[in-house]
Amino acid sequence: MSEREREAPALTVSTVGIDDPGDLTALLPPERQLLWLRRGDGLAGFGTALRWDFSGPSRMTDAAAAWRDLAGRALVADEVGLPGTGLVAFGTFAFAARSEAPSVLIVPEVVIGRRDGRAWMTRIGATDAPPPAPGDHAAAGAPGRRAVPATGIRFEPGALSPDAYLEAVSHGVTRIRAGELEKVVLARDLIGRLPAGGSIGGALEALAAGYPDCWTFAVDDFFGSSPETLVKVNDGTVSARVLAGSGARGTDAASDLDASVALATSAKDQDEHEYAVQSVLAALRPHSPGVTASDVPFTLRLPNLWHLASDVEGVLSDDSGSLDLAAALHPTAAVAGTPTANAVAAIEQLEPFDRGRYAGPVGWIGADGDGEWAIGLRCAQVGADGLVRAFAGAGIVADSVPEHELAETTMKFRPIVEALGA
Ligand SMILES: C=C(O[C@@H]1C=C(C(=O)O)C=C[C@H]1O)C(=O)O
Repeated sequence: MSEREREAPALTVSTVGIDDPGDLTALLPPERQLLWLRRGDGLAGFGTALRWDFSGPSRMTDAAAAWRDLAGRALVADEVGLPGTGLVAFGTFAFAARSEAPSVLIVPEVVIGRRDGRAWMTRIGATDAPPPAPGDHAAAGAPGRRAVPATGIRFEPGALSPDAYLEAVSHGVTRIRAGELEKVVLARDLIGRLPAGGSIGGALEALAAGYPDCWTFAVDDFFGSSPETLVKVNDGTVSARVLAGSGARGTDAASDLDASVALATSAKDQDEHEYAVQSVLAALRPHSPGVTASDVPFTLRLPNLWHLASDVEGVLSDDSGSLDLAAALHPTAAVAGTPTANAVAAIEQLEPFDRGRYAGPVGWIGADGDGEWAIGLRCAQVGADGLVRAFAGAGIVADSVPEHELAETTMKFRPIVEALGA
């Protein structure tokens, strides 16, 4: 047993049904928000019953093992029995093994959840500590050091300026044409600053309202609205939504339709997409031999972009949990490239910054290992000093045009820039 497991208390957990709590984002405390939300359903967490930090190449498998142990010792009374009821942890994991950003699992003291018209409250505590009283959830986050709504924030280039990004993409294309790799996803960063006492609460509400089909998330001050499901495990089944290939929205109905048709028929985007789908299928096959993706990708319409998308589904043949599968899948070709090792090495050389949790798994896990994990995209990290760093990238292949890729990153920054800038 590791030191961490020896130290972990046995948790008592109780879930009861409650009346519909309304908009989950409106319940969140002004800081340390824990949120996982799509189309109004999801989980909001309050307070911290337990927080574990992980790092290095085994950060996800370490977390999966520690979680199994903790969940196995928890005393759970769950009257509702839906995905997300009972014991849950929120998690966010760094993209790179060498990242300085901590990867974390956080078990809240209180969870308010809603799914398919049913709502619940879960209370979680150490067996030797009194459980938080019902109704405490709104105050369970540390009270309001960050109560000022963060609005009007202006972003400026971070470690990689737009010009430097163009150059990095050109280098990427040169390497691909030289046969070093087939695809590399290159990102750039923007930085802004929260006002003193600034809270991202309003930005979370704006993201959830503006991007209802995306996973709006917040874990350990890493937040955003991701359209891409890395992996979902529910009752012996596994699913994922792979995105790769992007295009601008049109300015009217006709040009918007043209844009979607152009994306759906673009050989460059089809190739890029196929790399990403194949990498997901290959990673899942050992755990789900019959896993399949639809034959033809569909176009997914978001307010800021069109994406080529494929849904992947399978039945699990082993007892892998969602975090085990996130570990097996990460990093996919959608956010690293192909072949993976060459792409990760190229990213280290061409991006002069630590991605932190950007492009890493973010989501939640339940006691039985079921859970939902998105890829941390369209996102930003708030630092202790109030510095906000947003990230966006694009998949580079042999015939990528640097200016187009730069424009694509600008569109991918829109959710964050607009949510904090309004
Ligand atoms: C890398 C990002 O997005 C990824 C890259 C895409 C692309 O290159 O077309 C599309 C969706 C995501 O898989 C990002 O949003 O930062």
